[in-house]
Amino acid sequence: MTEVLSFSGVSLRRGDKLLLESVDLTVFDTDRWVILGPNGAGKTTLLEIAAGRMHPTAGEVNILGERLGSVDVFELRPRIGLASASLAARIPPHETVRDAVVTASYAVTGRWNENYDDVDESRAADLLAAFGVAELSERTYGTLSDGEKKRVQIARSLMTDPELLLLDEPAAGLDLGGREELIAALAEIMQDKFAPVVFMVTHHVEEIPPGITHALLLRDAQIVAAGAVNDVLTAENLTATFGVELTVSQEEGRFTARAKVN
Ligand SMILES: Nc1ncnc2c1ncn2[C@@H]1O[C@H](COP(=O)(O)OP(=O)(O)OP(=O)(O)O)[C@@H](O)[C@H]1O
Repeated sequence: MTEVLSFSGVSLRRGDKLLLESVDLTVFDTDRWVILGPNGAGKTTLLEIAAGRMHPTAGEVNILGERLGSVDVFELRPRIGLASASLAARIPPHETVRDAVVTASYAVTGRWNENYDDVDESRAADLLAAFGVAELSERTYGTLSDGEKKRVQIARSLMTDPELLLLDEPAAGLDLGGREELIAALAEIMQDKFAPVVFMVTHHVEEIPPGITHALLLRDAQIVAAGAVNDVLTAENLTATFGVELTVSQEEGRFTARAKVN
């Protein structure tokens, strides 16, 4: 097993507010993680640090064997696939879907004068096909539905064949059919032994794809529990994380949680 990501005593402060507090975490190359927690818990902050896009105010972060703070993040970024709302917001609405994906080769949003090889163009086409949106290649990104945009964002995040794949709420805004198709696509990625290490944020246990091996629960900037998914996703831990008494069940690798009825 090789260490892919490690956080040691990581805190991030903005003014008086602690966005993350003393987070310790080690992720190995065989792991697929899900991060759950209520609104404002610090999930996106954790992901942005893992992407090398935010720096902690205390502690040490190692990403793909490089120490954050002493590595050139522009060299690191192509090794990391990221799909998040903040990155999606930077894709120009007039950009074609094909260009929205292929520009990930240079870790840019908005095609300018870069030269892309045929191999880049064909990888972008293959990824769009894999996520069922090949027929949208020539459409402008701004004209897509939320679900179509999500698929394009995930195709983009895989463009550089990353070693680490970070997904922030990939199923948010999708209808039930779209959510289930996305979960199936993610489950397929995770079962591939050449797949990148996945680190995904979600609000709902129902959105956890089969194949996730580890879970991290975050509340008020701190870890409530982290470790093997079946040990962490218990009614007790989820209740402590969300502040509502919950029951949890699991069937065929999928989780369901709901409020406990007394
Ligand atoms: N620059 C900032 N200054 C002060 N507070 C901030 C700043 N940026 C984020 N926060 C706060 O830090 C907390 C953690 O934010 P973060 O986006 O990481 O949470 P999250 O768990 O992803 O939430 P959500 O589920 O709502 O997306 C939130 O309360 C947010 O308002």
